Amino acid sequence: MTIEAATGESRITALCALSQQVRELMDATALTDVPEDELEAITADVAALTARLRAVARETPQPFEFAPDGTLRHLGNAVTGAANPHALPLVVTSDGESVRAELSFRPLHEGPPGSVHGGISAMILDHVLGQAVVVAGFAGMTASLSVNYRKPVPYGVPLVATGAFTRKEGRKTWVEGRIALTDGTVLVEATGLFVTPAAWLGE
Ligand SMILES: CCCCC/C=C\C/C=C\C/C=C\C/C=C\CCCC(=O)SCCNC(=O)CCNC(=O)[C@H](O)C(C)(C)COP(=O)(O)OP(=O)(O)OC[C@H]1O[C@@H](n2cnc3c(N)ncnc32)[C@H](O)[C@@H]1OP(=O)(O)O
Repeated sequence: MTIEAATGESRITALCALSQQVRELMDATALTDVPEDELEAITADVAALTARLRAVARETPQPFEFAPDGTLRHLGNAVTGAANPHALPLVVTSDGESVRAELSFRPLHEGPPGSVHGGISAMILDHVLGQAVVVAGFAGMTASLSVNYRKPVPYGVPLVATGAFTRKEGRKTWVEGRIALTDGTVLVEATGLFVTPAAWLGE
């Protein structure tokens, strides 16, 4: 994987602003109760906007790159990418040992009525555990992810996701993590095995 330095920061800022507006469009779509003729008019407007965006398009989302401040970023990532409307986006921080992200799900993420889809929670934990692997000094692809759903995950409520290294054996790294309420009540727990592909090590 080649990681390049970013260029065109003001355009990136505009792209992130568009992505945030599209998130708000998706949220509004999931909750709207406007009448049918208004739905049809809005659909035509959105189709026109989609065509304008597709006028000049890339084949893959924004890449892994070095930001101007020297940090690595992946603006196209489905979980953390500020330029990907699918992303919350999750902001993951580290104290050098473990990782942590404050998050709040939205009605858009509903699975069972009134709570968050289990696959969405698993996606967040997959990413948080993956960053815990990186913070431990390794990198890998998720080989297996085991998720234990303790309590329904509410949306519209501040939550904390955490992840930490547990052990390492050859190219295999095990990590664990959870999503909890801010009072520490655990909602979802996960353990993950990440494997560094031999090719990444030049083997
Ligand atoms: C994507 C991360 C990029 C990292 C870049 C680095 C820095 C960037 C900085 C920040 C980014 C932040 C973090 C990243 C955040 C999130 C991560 C998200 C991760 C994903 O969302 S990623 C998508 C889903 N993921 C896949 O798409 C994987 C598809 N798959 C494969 O690509 C291969 O399948 C692979 C590579 C898993 C293994 O392939 P391989 O050829 O290396 O495996 P091999 O056979 O050599 O096995 C070696 C040893 O692992 C054991 N082993 C293998 N597979 C196992 C399994 N499934 N279960 C149990 N054990 C397993 C064997 O048993 C053997 O064990 P032993 O050595 O003891 O015999």
